[in-house]
Amino acid sequence: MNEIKVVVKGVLIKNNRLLIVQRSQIETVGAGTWETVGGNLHFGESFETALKREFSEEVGLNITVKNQLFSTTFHTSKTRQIVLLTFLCDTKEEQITVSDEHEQYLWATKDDLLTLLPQEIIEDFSQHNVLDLLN
Ligand SMILES: Nc1nc2c([nH]c(=O)n2[C@H]2C[C@H](O)[C@@H](COP(=O)(O)OP(=O)(O)OP(=O)(O)O)O2)c(=O)[nH]1
Repeated sequence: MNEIKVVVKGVLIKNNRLLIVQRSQIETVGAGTWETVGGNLHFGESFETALKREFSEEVGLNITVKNQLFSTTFHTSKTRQIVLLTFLCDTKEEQITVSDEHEQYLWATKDDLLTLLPQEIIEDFSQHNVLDLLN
């Protein structure tokens, strides 16, 4: 059965660094890869509600959701398509607690992002000027 999934992701920047998280080594898909915080839109949720919930679950942060930066769509298998929307986010909080879903977090510099992120995320970030938000 074909499946289409909506994913919301956040670009959270503090002190010129962008928050990324590394998928747990025991994940079945993409173990150990780095990504932005976020996940599945649940039925009935707004983008904002979903992203706030994901930040709270994944890194223990209360955030505010600002403007949308870009959207994209891709397949993770022949029958599974993702529609991914990325929003600029903000927080006043400092304390991060990663959930079991992730191994660790990093406040990444532009160089860190270019070294650690998968090519498809770097391409999306470059194409939509996300890296320009960092000096
Ligand atoms: N093309 C692209 N992919 C991205 C970006 N940011 C980002 O996290 N991804 C990837 C990493 C993940 O493989 C994928 C979906 O994220 P996800 O958190 O829903 O992961 P998942 O498929 O394991 O979801 P789940 O089964 O755990 O619910 O999106 C981006 O900006 N562009």
